[in-house]
Amino acid sequence: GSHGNGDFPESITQAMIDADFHHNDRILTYGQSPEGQRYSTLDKINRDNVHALTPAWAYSFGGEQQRGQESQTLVYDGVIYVTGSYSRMWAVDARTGERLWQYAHRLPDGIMPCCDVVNRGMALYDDLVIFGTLDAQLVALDRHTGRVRWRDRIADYRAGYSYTAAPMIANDLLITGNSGGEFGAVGEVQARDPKTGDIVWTRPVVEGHMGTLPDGSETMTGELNATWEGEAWKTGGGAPWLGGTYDPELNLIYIGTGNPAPWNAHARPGDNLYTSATVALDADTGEIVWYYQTTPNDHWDYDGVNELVLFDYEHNGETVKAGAKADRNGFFYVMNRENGELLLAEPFVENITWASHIDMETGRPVEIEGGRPGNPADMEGDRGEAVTAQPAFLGGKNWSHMSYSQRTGLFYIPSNEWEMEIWNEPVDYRRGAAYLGAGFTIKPIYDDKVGVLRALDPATGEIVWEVPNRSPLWSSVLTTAGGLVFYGTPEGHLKAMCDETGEELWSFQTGSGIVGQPATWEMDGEQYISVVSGWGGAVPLWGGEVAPLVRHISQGGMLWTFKISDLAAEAGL
Ligand SMILES: O=C(O)c1cc(C(=O)O)c2c(n1)C(=O)C(=O)c1cc(C(=O)O)[nH]c1-2
Ligand SMILES: [Ca+2]
Repeated sequence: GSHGNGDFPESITQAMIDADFHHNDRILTYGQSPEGQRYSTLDKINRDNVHALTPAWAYSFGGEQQRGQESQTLVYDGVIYVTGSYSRMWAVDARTGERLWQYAHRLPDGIMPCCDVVNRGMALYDDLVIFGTLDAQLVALDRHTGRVRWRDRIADYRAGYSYTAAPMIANDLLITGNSGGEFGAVGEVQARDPKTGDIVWTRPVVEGHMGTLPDGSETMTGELNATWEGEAWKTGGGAPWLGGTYDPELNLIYIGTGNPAPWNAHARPGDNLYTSATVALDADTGEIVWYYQTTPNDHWDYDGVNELVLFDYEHNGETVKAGAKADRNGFFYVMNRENGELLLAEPFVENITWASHIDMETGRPVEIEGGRPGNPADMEGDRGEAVTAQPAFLGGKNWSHMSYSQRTGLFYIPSNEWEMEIWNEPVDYRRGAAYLGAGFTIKPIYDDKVGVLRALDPATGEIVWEVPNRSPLWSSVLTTAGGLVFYGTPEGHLKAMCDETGEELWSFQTGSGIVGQPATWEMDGEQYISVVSGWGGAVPLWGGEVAPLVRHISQGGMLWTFKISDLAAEAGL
């Protein structure tokens, strides 16, 4: 049956995906547009009436499996699509909250996700809804019935590969990365025909590996042993585990690449391209058009997967097609998205111990002496000299996405202030085993805060306002033309703040920690906000001395949907 009002064509096209930002009655893309701004022009919910925001309904994922719920909803034709922990997906009636269908992937024993059994979302294309699973498979379902239409393997989970990201549709291709950087998995971007799952091109993002072009021929990524010594590139990490953004006009796909493996950088001298970087890929061929490496020879698991948010940037009197990235390493970068030229690099956290600044001429970080953990080979016993480093390896910002408001011109960053003790140990690669060569403990710096929501001006890098949070922020941010900034907290609150001042205007307790992603759309003349609640992700597993701060938080698995209450609407508020 149809849930729409007749305005919705049957199949979803690339043109509709590219224009997602301009249609408020749907959410077809992860990030609310291919540019990933997480900004909506909707203003029916605004600073004047947000106090009357009320649950319209809530849907429980149910089952015995809970853990981290990191998904962003998609909405089309009166149906909400959402994924959950343990590789599950649901279609829910957007008006009533009733389930239309569900899909639970049968996971083998022995999957190896590093950082909880999470999933961040799906892609819509044609009459399909497509997502990736923790055993590194892709599943395409008929979006009307939930029946499997095709399935394919991204990589072998027994070698430590997994998949947690939302796939992306670009250039009529299904674009995926992979996870597994903590296991020596090799990062690769793959492009498929979304209707069949057939591979069109592949592009490993670690130098020395071979990728395939659409005509079936192969080319090498980079130049063998240019920035890696010996054989380390073979198990070199660089997993693009967060997906990307897309500029349809330039036909470029932007993807962040993860940490090099192992964490112990003494085992892999050189810059280790293209790990801990942003790469721009030609969407026709997958070839790397440009790259910008934020952390050369990454020694701190700063990873580099953070999203490049595409926006128009006023620079030296010109409007530049730019992209911005708040990297786990603590720096906020603005770059020209046509060629990767660096335009701004400023810290967005309070204290960075590994680099003093970014050299604007070379684009390279200027490292602080003594910032790297010592070499175990220099010590008796197994342990190299430890260093205390800021940010901690979970980052100045982890995967949860920032938002760019076209209304204020500011970025809103879910950041964290924490430090770590980190040291290196000798390490050998073993297929399917953790490949770190490092020991570490994350520690809080302040008694009263780890998380800080920050509004940052990309013209100067200045922080315009900030709001602290007791525990680490792990939810994405959404901004709207209603002058609002939405984000969630591990303490369970979905909050709406004033985008100019950071004043809290509304808050709702969802019953479990929020590590999900608020999203908004319009239906039957009303604006809706949805978010999943369900505590988990990397913090409880890897948080060291910060984990006790969040130990009391209840697990969950609930899709909440809000609108302005009927009473308030009737009263004309
Ligand atoms: O290198 C990788 O392959 C990889 C994958 C993932 C993942 O897929 O979730 C995370 C990380 N690294 C990681 O370093 C990290 O901090 C992290 C946090 C989370 C999460 O969902 O909370 N995932 C991941
Ligand atoms: Ca990692």
